[in-house]
Amino acid sequence: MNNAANLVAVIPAAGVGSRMQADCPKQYLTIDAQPVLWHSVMKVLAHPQVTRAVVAVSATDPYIADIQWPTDKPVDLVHGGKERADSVLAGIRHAIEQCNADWVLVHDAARPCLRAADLSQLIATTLNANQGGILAVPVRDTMKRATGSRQIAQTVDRNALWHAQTPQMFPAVLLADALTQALAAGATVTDEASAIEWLGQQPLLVEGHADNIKITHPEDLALARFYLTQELS
Ligand SMILES: Nc1ccn([C@@H]2O[C@H](COP(=O)(O)OP(=O)(O)OP(=O)(O)O)[C@@H](O)[C@H]2O)c(=O)n1
Ligand SMILES: C[C@](O)(CO)[C@H](O)COP(=O)(O)O
Repeated sequence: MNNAANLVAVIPAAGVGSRMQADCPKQYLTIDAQPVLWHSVMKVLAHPQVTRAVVAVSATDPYIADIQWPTDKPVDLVHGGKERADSVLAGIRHAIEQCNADWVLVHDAARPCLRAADLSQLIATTLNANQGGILAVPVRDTMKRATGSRQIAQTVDRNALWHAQTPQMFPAVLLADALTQALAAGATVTDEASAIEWLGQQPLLVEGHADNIKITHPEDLALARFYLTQELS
């Protein structure tokens, strides 16, 4: 049991949100008069075992300074990088070197609908197992692999397929080393677990809920607003 672990949240928030087609990066679009980023940060800081947050923002971000954080927990800022993985690694290095983090909980700024119960389940499961893991949901649709001309090449067995979400939680130094090595090797790293898998390890899957959406396309904002009004626990 690692309940004394120093667990630090790392929030990648340095993206431009190109798929959202909005007039500002999607993490700064507002829900209930607060930025999407604000909701995501406050959701993870609400857990008593999360000691602080490290938010990775663009070096030219003109918005972050205006955000007020209604918490006694520190919210540190670092500069993100070209890709999401670069931003995450910058945050983890700060969490280790400046915050003495033992574990890091990486959560997309674009996922404001995280349920408190799912966050608690992820933290408890990974600390009890002393093994990293991710929130995920099983695939519910029939899955198709496409040809280059958008025709169906084949149906893919969905029985073992899951949608990876965030938070993704790992020992801090392990994840920093995995990301550093995987990126240096030119591996494709679209989430933290894929860097750990690159090392040959098999992170835990902790079942969450499909409403923990990543705001990505224009239609996602209205859905996120709806979910947040439901006050899902
Ligand atoms: N260089 C980057 C790219 C993305 N992110 C963050 O990673 C999360 C998930 O990435 P994604 O949904 O792809 O965000 P964007 O890259 O901004 O979106 P797009 O691909 O549509 O531009 C977001 O909170 C985003 O701000 C980041 O911190 N640094
Ligand atoms: C980390 C993630 O949210 C897990 O599904 C996803 O990989 C992020 O992908 P993106 O293209 O950077 O949004």
